Amino acid sequence: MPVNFITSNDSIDIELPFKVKAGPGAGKTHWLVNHIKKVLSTSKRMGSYRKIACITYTNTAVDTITKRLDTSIDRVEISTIHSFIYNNIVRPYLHFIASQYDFNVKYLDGHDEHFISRTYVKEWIDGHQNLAQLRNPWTRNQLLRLENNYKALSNWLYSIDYQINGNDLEITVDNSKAAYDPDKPRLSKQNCLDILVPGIMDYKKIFWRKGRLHHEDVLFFGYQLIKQYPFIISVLQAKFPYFFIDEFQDTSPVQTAIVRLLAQRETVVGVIGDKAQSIYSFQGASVGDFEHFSLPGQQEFVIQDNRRSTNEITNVLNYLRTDITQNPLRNVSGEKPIIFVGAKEQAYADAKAICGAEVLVTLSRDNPTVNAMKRLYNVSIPTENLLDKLFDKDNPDRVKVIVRCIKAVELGYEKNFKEAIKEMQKVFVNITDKAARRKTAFHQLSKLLSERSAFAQESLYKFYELVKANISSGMPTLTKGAIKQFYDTNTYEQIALFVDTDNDVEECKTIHKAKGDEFENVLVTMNNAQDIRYLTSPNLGAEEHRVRYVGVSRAMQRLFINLPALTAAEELSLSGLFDIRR
Ligand SMILES: Nc1ncnc2c1ncn2[C@@H]1O[C@H](COP(=O)(O)OP(=O)(O)OP(=O)(O)O)[C@@H](O)[C@H]1O
Repeated sequence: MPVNFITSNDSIDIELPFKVKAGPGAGKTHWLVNHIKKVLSTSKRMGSYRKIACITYTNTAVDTITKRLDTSIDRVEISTIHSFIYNNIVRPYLHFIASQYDFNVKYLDGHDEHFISRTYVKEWIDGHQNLAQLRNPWTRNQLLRLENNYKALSNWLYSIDYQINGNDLEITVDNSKAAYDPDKPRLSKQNCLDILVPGIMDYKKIFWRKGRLHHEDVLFFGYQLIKQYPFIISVLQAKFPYFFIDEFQDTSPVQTAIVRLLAQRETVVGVIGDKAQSIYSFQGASVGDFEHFSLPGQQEFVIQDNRRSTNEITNVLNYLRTDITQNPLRNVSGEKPIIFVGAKEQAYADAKAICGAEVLVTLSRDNPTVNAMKRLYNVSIPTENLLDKLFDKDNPDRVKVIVRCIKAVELGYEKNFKEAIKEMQKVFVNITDKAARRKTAFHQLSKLLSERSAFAQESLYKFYELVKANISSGMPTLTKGAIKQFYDTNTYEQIALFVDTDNDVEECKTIHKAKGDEFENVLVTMNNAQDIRYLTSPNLGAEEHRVRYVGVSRAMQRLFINLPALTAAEELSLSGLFDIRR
């Protein structure tokens, strides 16, 4: 297919399907907004009531496009694919197929996260068609009552998903997830999982009978409805003569299948994306879907510019990527990007000093690192999730109190005192008088916060002793065994890294959350010595490399990268692009 090179100011024929490919900061979203405006002002097919559908991947992106479109929004339906399918297919038509799936549409009210409840799992096992085949060591009681089995079963049920197979959409479940610890497969395939699999749809029906729709169920029912009732497609085509999808590289095969069905006949479909920014494979996105997506008559365009970053930052992006060389259209010469070698807190302080009064945003791969940056811990990030380990090993009554106290202290440390007191009150539910409970929570939280610097880098056991002595004397005592060793060998802060406060701090984000956004000054954190490979051996065919590329490409003016260590040879190889500071 011939490729046409355009800039983000160019316009194209509005009646032909298109694919626009471009790197970060090329102006894809800018171009899309202009294209929508052009359709609105020149199309002869919009009439008085028809709308343009504009799909993007995250709610943040929906807000960005809504803001940029400004006054034209009543003629454009801007939404995520899930919202679009829910509002236009599932909500109006689910009653057509509700009885096939035992769905109680009377209680249908949006879509939600998948959560597992012991009551539902028990109801499912007790009504399972193969219940009688469950034998020792996987009997009903062994599955439900032995904690590790139950956890493995829950993790397995969490892995329920839908996959396209030919023209069908199948319900699937991942047997490798039937484990309470990722390294310890628990439930046996032959004697347990194979027996349970035929009842998977019945498990979903327990939710559906209560009108509960999981996010991925939206795609499942959307797909079933348009397959069984093709007139729905005609209705959508009549309503939406234009259907555009931004960030198409993050679209899953189920979504692509639905889009293909829509693209038949009168709806003009256009997709925009960047294969090097595909970072959602864990949610089913497949990078090949964007590369291979093709419709009859589709025109293909490439934007080779970068309108976001300085020349020096664009040079780094061009070094990391081989398929597109971006032209730095702003043509602004800035400071050479800096690699700070050493501790994260020091890198942050040094970068902050360079930025002066300007905002510095730190972008990290995972939540524990975001927590470390938010709270400026002086601690290295453990590679395994210590909180999961604690929940696995510890007495449930003790761990609940300890983790609530940690969360309350960290919320207070992040200066969100309202939520901190709320969290602390959960430890004192036995105080029935509300005012007294609040007062006690306030008093104990203040005490813990004032002592935080003394226990933060001490063992978790020290913190346990403090909580036991002052806050929860009834908590199970801890004296010996593997769990005591765990409390002795890990510090409070090492554990607290994994306790999320759900307290969004604009300046510290995960790279995934920052996608589509841009910031004047960016510090990308890289935790391990081997992370240097993202710079010395870039390979955007691998998702982890793409994640770092997305992080680096958010910077407009200044880019900083933190690495824990760097050899002399590595320093030499990077010194052309970066200023290296130790
Ligand atoms: N034609 C243009 N004129 C002026 N500014 C532009 C133009 N196109 C893009 N920009 C600006 O360049 C920056 C990057 O544009 P945009 O966010 O649309 O890029 P993108 O390709 O969607 O980026 P990414 O894929 O990295 O999210 C934005 O600040 C945008 O306002």
